[in-house]
Amino acid sequence: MVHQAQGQMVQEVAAGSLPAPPSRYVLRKEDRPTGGVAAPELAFPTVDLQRLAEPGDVEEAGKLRSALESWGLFAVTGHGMPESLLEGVRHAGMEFFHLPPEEKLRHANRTEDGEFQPEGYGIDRVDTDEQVLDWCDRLYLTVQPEEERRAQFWPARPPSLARLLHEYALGSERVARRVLGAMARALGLGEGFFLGRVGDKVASYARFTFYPPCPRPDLVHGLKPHTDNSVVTVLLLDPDVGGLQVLKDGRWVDVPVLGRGELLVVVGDEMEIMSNAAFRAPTHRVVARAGRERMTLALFYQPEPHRDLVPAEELVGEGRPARYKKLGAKTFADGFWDAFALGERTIDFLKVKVEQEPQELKAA
Ligand SMILES: O=C(O)CCC(=O)C(=O)O
Ligand SMILES: [Fe+2]
Repeated sequence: MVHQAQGQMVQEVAAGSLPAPPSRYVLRKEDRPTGGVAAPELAFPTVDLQRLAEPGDVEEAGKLRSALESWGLFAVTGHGMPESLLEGVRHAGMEFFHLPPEEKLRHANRTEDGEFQPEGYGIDRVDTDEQVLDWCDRLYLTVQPEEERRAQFWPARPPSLARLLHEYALGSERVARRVLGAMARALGLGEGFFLGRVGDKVASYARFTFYPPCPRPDLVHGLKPHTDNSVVTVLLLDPDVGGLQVLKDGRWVDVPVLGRGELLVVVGDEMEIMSNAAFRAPTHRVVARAGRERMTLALFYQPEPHRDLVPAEELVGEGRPARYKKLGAKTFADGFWDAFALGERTIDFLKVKVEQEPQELKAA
């Protein structure tokens, strides 16, 4: 049975102009967000994908390696998508969230019997009374394989949204593929190494997230701390309003508002497993904002569901034991939803880490 809180959109709560968020959204004192450190002083990494594609460009490859090692996410330029397309899909997404509730609920992430399922429009899954809810509404869609798109969840309004998302997804997939190629090269593996493990029929999911203005951003999470359920995620941020933070060396750091033509690439859990932790998925969260709404669009790339997730043999050896157990890509992807509702990492929730002997821990 669906939890009764599942039917309440944050946008409607926010429209009530309450002086403070209802208790369902209010975090325990120790979990409340504190101010992040501004990233510019730490030189936020940017990688030019066009330069990265040139095998001789050692400097750009070095930038990628250092971004992966010290941040786990980075801005990308040179991705070939026109700014007008990014602007267009962002605009269409925002228009969707501004439609009347009854229009959006045609694509609700609940069946007529009230059962929750992840695809469609609504809030994230609510399992218990204790779960503190995030200050955001979502629209979640299967994008690839194309034959698995479920038309009933794709908004009919604005009429341009479906076409723009399709077009944007084509460009975003090229970004993901180029990044996966470069990540393999960065480890001394062949360009096609991770792409081969993901398979030809990569799975991708789009998630539009809308953060309404919040009367007390200090009390809530826009989006709770998590790592992504992906090999890599391509994120189109809001060009005007920040809020994303990444946990870096134990501190929350603000991801800057990027240029209008830039995208953000985030390493996900599946890459952490496949690379045997050579690349780690960064923990990130979103801080809510007073007085400003914000919308982002994430595309999550996952391996074909029948594939195994396992540390690459090439990255396991003397002094570098396998850190993760083998499991099915579908089992892992499905486990994400259970873990996320509890605020846990899928890797921990599904007990994917190999217990290490004390001497191995010392060497690691
Ligand atoms: O909205 C953002 O800035 C981040 C969204 C995100 O991390 C996610 O959807 O996984
Ligand atoms: Fe994320």
